[in-house]
Amino acid sequence: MTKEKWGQLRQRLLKTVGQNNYTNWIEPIEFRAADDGIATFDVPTNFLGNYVSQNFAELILHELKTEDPSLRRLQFAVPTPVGAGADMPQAPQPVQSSAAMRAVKPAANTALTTAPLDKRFTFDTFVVGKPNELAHAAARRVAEGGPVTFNPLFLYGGVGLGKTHLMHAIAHELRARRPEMNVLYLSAEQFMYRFVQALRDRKMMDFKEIFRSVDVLMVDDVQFIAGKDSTQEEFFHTFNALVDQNKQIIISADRSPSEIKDLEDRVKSRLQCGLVVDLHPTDYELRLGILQSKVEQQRLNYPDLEVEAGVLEFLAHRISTNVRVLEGALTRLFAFASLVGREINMELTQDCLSDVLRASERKITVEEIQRKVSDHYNIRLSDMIGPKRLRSYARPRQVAMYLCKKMTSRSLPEIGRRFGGRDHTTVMHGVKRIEELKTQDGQIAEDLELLRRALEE
Ligand SMILES: Nc1ncnc2c1ncn2[C@@H]1O[C@H](COP(=O)(O)OP(=O)(O)OP(=O)(O)O)[C@@H](O)[C@H]1O
Repeated sequence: MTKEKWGQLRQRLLKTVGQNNYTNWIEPIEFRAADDGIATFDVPTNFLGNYVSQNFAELILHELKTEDPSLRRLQFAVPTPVGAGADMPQAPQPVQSSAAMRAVKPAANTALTTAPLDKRFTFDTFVVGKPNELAHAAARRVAEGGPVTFNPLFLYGGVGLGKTHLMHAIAHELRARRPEMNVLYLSAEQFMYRFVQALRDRKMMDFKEIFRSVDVLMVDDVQFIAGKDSTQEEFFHTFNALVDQNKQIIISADRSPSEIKDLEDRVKSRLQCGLVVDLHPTDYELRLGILQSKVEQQRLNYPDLEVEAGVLEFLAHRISTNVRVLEGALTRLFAFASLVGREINMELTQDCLSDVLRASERKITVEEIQRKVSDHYNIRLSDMIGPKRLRSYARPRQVAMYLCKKMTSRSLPEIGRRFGGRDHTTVMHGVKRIEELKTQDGQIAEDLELLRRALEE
């Protein structure tokens, strides 16, 4: 094994683990040497080393074995400064110059290291449209680092809609504007991991002190701690201590606080007491704007490639699932076009992206329908799914059941289960009722049409 070989192998890992994991965890580690069946990697912090070892070691070993089958195990070590210890097998490797690495503070301060930030995720590269304008404005406001006005800022939305991008953008901006501020960004999973590590190492006092000493705490994907009682408890205390000191907290999740199951009520209510903003699913215009901006970025790598008129519009129309898929499709298109030496036109797009286009054929989910219908009738999702029989909840519920039956391939019992465990006969009755009303009640017919169009967008 050589460093060059590792450089090639990790490109293969990029495909397996995805860009985010790659940037956060694989890129910062550096192959040092292989000896006696053990491959050693330099890592910037113990935390990162432990994380990679627990989550990616098998995958990495698998790739390394294709090059050197005698390898049996991996080890991760934080390099000591030159001359600092006789037991290190080699002098330390120079620290990589990627932005992800620069984001990591020195190993001595392990406990306070922030998770690596993606240098591409800035406000400049974030395209704003109607679905995300409020979230963007709120993120901008907290990124100014001025007096805390809403605490916490809670950003939520479906997969790949830009939550992490906005969180990183806030952290980048705060670093630039207020370098004296102690900004800690990490995922809820990392919070739990550090908490468990502190318990194991009997360093709870250090843990508490560190988390209480930050100026801005940013926790991504907080839904992860649902159902994890001790982590929630600790998170709750950390949260309260920071709010009491008037320190800014920014949280993201894939759903609103009230919709996160197995989250204690006191945590839920704490999370709701600041500003809760929703990143809505993208609309056509936003997708087109994002594609145009990403094409500009691709041009840096492929200055000679042109995109024929109509291709971006086609992609924005056809790939409406999430921005990550859209971005991946574009990257692939550019790489493919440059490899085969063709221009990016409709024909090449169809050839190169046939699988993505097939997979993106609009699959509407029960959750999407429930969310759209509850928004439309201005009721809470939990009331629509819950047991209340009031007409103001029951009618939207029936509308949603009807749409689920017509627009998804779910069976009646499955739909019943998603509506608070109702029986399939209840769903059948609801669907029938709406079918009748559709012909008698103009308002219902109009609502159905509006909702159908919004869902198909
Ligand atoms: N408005 C936008 N402008 C530019 N890029 C965007 C926008 N929204 C999302 N993206 C891009 O889409 C990709 C996915 O975004 P991100 O990782 O922030 O999603 P997420 O909401 O955190 O998703 P997940 O729930 O999977 O963690 C990123 O590469 C991000 O840069």
